[in-house]
Amino acid sequence: MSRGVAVKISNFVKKFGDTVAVDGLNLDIYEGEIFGLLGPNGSGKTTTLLTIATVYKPTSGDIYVHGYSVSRQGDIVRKYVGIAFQEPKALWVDTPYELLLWHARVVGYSSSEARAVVKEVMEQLNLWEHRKKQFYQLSGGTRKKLEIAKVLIQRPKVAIFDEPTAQVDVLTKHALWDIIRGLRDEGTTVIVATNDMFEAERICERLGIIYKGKLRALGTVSELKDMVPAGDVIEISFEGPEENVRKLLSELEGVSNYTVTDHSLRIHLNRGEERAAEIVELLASSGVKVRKLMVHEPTLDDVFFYFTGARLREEHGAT
Ligand SMILES: Nc1ncnc2c1ncn2[C@@H]1O[C@H](COP(=O)(O)OP(=O)(O)OP(=O)(O)O)[C@@H](O)[C@H]1O
Repeated sequence: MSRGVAVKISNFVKKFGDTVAVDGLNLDIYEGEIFGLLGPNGSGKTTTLLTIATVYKPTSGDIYVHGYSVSRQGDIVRKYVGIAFQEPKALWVDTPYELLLWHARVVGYSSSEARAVVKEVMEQLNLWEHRKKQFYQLSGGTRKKLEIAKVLIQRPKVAIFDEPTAQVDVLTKHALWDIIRGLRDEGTTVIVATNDMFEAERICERLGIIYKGKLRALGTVSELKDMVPAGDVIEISFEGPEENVRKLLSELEGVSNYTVTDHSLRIHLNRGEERAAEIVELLASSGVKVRKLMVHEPTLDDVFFYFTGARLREEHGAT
């Protein structure tokens, strides 16, 4: 079944003076998926998201949200898009309740509806107890939740989250991921920017790997992992003659590299989990008994390294 395109990014370039933040991005994001933009600091994620949300205009190229151009039809695009910013902003004296009430009115609720939806969302995010505090008294994680609350109040067709769980504790991370999945289950298209490979792996159905303003790879997590040649590693401890193991592996198809030392075997190949049983059987038939076996698939950091030559974990000129 073909899915509709919710956001079409077409030859999108964004420059800030001499800095090319995004350099010719082409990408379709489908209706009702959770799409992740994965890249380190400074790779162009926020610039892309802010342009989808009409905060910036493209330098060239365009982005279409449900067919409407961000360059020429910003007023319509804004009806479709809601964004949880990376850096929550408010006046220091604002209280979370006032902030969200104001937001609810801006996105079209009557004042009584606004009070009801704000209370409901604040309770859902465990923010109700903080409702009377002032913004400067809130922790980083609570401020992030306020940004997410804005999106939950708005219920846009396209929901954008810029590093939604940075600065958030592990329990809250899981709760926020559930909330993001819940939005998707209701039919919302979700776009998440992250440099956290665990987050990308846990919630994103498809990922675009972005680095230095360019899209380097696109696919589901398992498709991306499969693109890394011989990315899996099988480690085996065994009993039996090492020369039999060497002979067998030298004849085995699809093995790019292996080492045998001290009755331990390490094999680099693709689809390690699928091939492990076959290898154990072959070893048994040549008189080698497997005592322990482990299969590691590549991490998203390995995938990122394969496509960019850089590691996700390193800083790359933070903004
Ligand atoms: N308003 C701006 N003015 C000038 N340069 C900018 C501006 N916004 C972003 N840049 C530059 O554009 C590039 C991409 O930045 P962007 O914030 O989009 O990356 P990012 O992947 O979201 O990283 P981060 O996670 O640090 O926000 C960086 O080199 C950054 O310094």
